[in-house]
Amino acid sequence: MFGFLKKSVKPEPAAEPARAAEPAAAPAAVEALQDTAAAPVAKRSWTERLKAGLSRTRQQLGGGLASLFGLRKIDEDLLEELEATLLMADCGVEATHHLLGELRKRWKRDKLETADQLQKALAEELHAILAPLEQPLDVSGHMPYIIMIAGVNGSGKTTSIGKLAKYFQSQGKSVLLAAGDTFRAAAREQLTTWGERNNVTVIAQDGGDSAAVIFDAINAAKARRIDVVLADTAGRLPTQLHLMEEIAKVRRVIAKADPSGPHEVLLVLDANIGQNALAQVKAFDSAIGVTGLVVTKLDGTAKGGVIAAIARQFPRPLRFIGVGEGIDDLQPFHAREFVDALFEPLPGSGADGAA
Ligand SMILES: Nc1nc2c(ncn2[C@@H]2O[C@H](COP(=O)(O)OP(=O)(O)OP(=O)(O)O)[C@@H](O)[C@H]2O)c(=O)[nH]1
Repeated sequence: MFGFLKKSVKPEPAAEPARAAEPAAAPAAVEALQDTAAAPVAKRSWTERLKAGLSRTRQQLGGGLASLFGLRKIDEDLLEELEATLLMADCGVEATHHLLGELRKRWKRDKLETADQLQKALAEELHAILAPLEQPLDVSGHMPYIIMIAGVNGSGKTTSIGKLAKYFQSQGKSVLLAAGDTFRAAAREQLTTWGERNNVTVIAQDGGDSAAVIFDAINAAKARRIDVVLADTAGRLPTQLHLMEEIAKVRRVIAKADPSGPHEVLLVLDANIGQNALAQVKAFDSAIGVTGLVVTKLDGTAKGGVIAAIARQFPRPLRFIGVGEGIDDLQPFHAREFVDALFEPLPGSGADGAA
């Protein structure tokens, strides 16, 4: 009876370490951003990459019910197994209880009978939770539109900046990068190298403090009539209070350079960290006022449910999600697309679509 659950607890291959960006890894990160176009495999669409990237979470959440239970009747055992599955996928206690509560109501009200039907209802309820997070970033209101990027070490800030620069360029916007991670020399080099290769201006300084670099970058962007400034900051843990104070200062200095800014404070979260993401959102929010989230590395985890936990417990607009290291692997979050990628039948599974 608990075969599904056993499958859920089967140890995953070791999760990628949270701090993957040691100095030696930085050039590789630049290469990763560069090499997508030259990759030997045929270029897949975003939907295909999203599905492939979410495959672990999908096995956990989506593939399970329909393929393993099929026409099994809904009963309390099944709901208990579903509860465990949602918790394992890091939906968190609050979102899990909410989802279970809604599913119980629908079980009775809509006279659901089989696990397949329950899975469809789950997809709908998950969509209802996630839809409010879908608030694409509109950078048209200010010039320059100043985006401050924050997060813990190795969450994917610097590489996300490269991807975002490409994304905004593809929308016809000019972009300037502020190498505000003055702590890790390799991060500055990573951005500078990337900027040179892609014709994007990077404002960097040897040494100096983060606030000063970003202040200069904003003034340079104003002088050059740049549309978007992406300001990198050094990684830090919420427990490093002096560093949290330092990033609060960076924010204040941005407001000195442009009283209307920063226009967006993006927190980059590594999806592998699961429920820790909530603590990070809270801590960074109280230090710098988080206005949007980027969730990276959804491809490396079975814990994509953390987005549901965030949506229920600490909702912030989820601007972008990342499912790989390639330059196009970071895209705006669309709740429907995300849920479809989790629940649509795997090719050849013969299971019904659920969303
Ligand atoms: N698989 C995968 N890897 C990613 C994704 N986003 C970023 N990475 C990788 O994560 C590693 C760390 O990324 P960085 O951008 O250097 O992280 P950072 O937050 O700037 O790191 P610090 O400067 O140390 O704070 C790099 O190897 C990236 O290629 C993603 O969506 N999927």
